[in-house]
Amino acid sequence: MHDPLSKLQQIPASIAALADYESFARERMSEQVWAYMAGGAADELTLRDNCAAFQRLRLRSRALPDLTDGHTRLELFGQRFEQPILLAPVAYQKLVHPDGELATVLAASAARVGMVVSTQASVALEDIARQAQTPLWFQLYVQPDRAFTRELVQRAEAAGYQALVVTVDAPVSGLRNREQRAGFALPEGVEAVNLRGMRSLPPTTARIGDSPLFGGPLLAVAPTWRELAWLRSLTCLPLLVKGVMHPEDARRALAEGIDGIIVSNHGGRTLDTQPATIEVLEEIARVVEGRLPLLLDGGVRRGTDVLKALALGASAVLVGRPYVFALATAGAPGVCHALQLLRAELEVAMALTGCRTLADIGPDLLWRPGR
Ligand SMILES: Cc1cc2nc3c(=O)[nH]c(=O)nc-3n(C[C@H](O)[C@H](O)[C@H](O)COP(=O)(O)O)c2cc1C
Ligand SMILES: CC(C)CC(=O)C(=O)O
Repeated sequence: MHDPLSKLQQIPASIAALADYESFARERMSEQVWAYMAGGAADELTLRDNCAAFQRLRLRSRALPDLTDGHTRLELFGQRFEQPILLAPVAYQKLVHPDGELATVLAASAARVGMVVSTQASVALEDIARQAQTPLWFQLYVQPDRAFTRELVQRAEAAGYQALVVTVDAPVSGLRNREQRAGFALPEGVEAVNLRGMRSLPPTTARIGDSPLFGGPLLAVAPTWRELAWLRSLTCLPLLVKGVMHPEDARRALAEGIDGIIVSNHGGRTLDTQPATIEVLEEIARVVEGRLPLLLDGGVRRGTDVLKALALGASAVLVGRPYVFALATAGAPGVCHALQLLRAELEVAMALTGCRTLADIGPDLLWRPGR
């Protein structure tokens, strides 16, 4: 029988690296969806910098290392991972594949990679959890309706999610000029199903001459550190903050009893002209001093990028767009393949820099001119 998904599920033979998925994905998406998935905020300087900054860093190889019994295993919050790579939360995956997040979790399970599920997933968080055979973390956008937010946390706990990742870098949406120009809007059939039934915010009734943001209803309900303390009291799950770019925010997270920090600029989708995440990592790692897991996302495209992030103080990294492009191109097998590519690249990079395990990775791997 003809399988309508068979075309989607074939991995093109020419794909040798994550970036190769991009052009195939683009062919399979409308201009609008491409603008949403691939785009960033404003002039997309940060979007581009996230990748460019990794490319600027140089590694130093080591000769004749003994790599017997090497591996890439690690433990985070008592959970075991085969590799220091997780899937970042990405909303609305049904935009690129009919099974959306269900295909992704299948791939994450096959590749034994942790997955962070977005509040704004297009599949119910419980349905994703039922398919999972890998650690799942739930990404939380604190909603204006706090009672609904509490229920979301309770639903995630009940469904077996093993950590709560609170996104702290988007109290207001970034300026998505590329999306605006393309006229992106969610098509029928794709929605934030986890938010069904929530009371919605009263629409802004700004008149010409009024302040577009300040004094309006949106900021009055935007989350602050107070909500973090509230969430801390609400759940026993490990609590991570995602979107830290300033060392003072890392200090505050430590003081608030947060369990993990994700250095992220939201893949360049919130405030444009921020530095690349890899450029601020070292400064934040100096504040954290290894007291809690420090993760990073933004621009990770190669195993050497994973290695560089770990060398500068990350415990693990997350990838966003690359797996969405693989999902669009070849469904669950594509995502699994992309994860295998990244892991293989990491292992090669570790071997060539003389690292038997993740514990061997340190700042000495990086070549710095003049040192
Ligand atoms: C299409 C898209 C949707 C995203 N949705 C979310 C989301 O729902 N919640 C969130 O915290 N981050 C979201 N992000 C940000 C990612 O979690 C991550 O920070 C970013 O994609 C990492 O950069 P990379 O795409 O260069 O790997 C989204 C990113 C993209 C590209
Ligand atoms: C629905 C959006 C708020 C999801 C998101 O974080 C993004 O598109 O970057």
